[in-house]
Amino acid sequence: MQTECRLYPASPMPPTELIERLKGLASSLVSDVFGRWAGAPGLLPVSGLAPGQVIAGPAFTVRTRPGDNLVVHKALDIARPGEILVIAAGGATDRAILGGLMGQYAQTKDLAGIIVDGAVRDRSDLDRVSPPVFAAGISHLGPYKSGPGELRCPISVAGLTVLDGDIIIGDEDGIAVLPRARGEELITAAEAKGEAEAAESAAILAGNWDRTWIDEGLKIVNVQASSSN
Ligand SMILES: O=C([O-])CC(=O)C(=O)O
Ligand SMILES: [Mg+2]
Repeated sequence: MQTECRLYPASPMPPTELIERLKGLASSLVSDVFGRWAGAPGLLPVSGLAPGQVIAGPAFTVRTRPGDNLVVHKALDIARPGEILVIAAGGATDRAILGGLMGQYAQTKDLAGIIVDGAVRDRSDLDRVSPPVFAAGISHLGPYKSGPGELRCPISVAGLTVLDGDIIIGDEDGIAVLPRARGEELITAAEAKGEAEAAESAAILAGNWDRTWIDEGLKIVNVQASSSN
């Protein structure tokens, strides 16, 4: 029996230059310049991310029935090199959505990463043969393959709306998402924030990091030691 897989049009790929600039940044810088509000908390790297590695690319959005991966297989077949599969699986962590074989296939498709609001399995295999994977959990229980689902549709992962083609950055701190129409603006702002943080780091080394703003924001109340006990 066939189930429905709604397929929406693919978004244009962003300029390679923009993605390369993003790889020089960090998810924290991007979310800082986007109101500290750009992330999907709880989706953390579970495999394949080297220390200090940053992944970036446009989202290929997938919505699947929790615990089922039929439409995820379809997404792998039609994904374009450089895309990041972002899979809304209802946040259910009792059953894996993908594992080592699908991760290996994703690598042959040159995907930049895989993000699952759900669980994955075969962690060692994913570590060896897959693009970096971010997930909400791990489970050895395997997925059903019945559908239904949607591809390249608006999705919600860990409470965050993601549209197909939105620009993703992922690193050891998790993921942040930039609306595709604001990529250039937000990346430029994040680069400036990165330079400001580098200057602060140099000031820490030089012993002259500005601390004045702390006491400007605090009224210190000195508490006397109690004599009652
Ligand atoms: O069985 C599945 O569909 C998921 C899996 O373990 C793999 O991709 O290796
Ligand atoms: Mg497996």
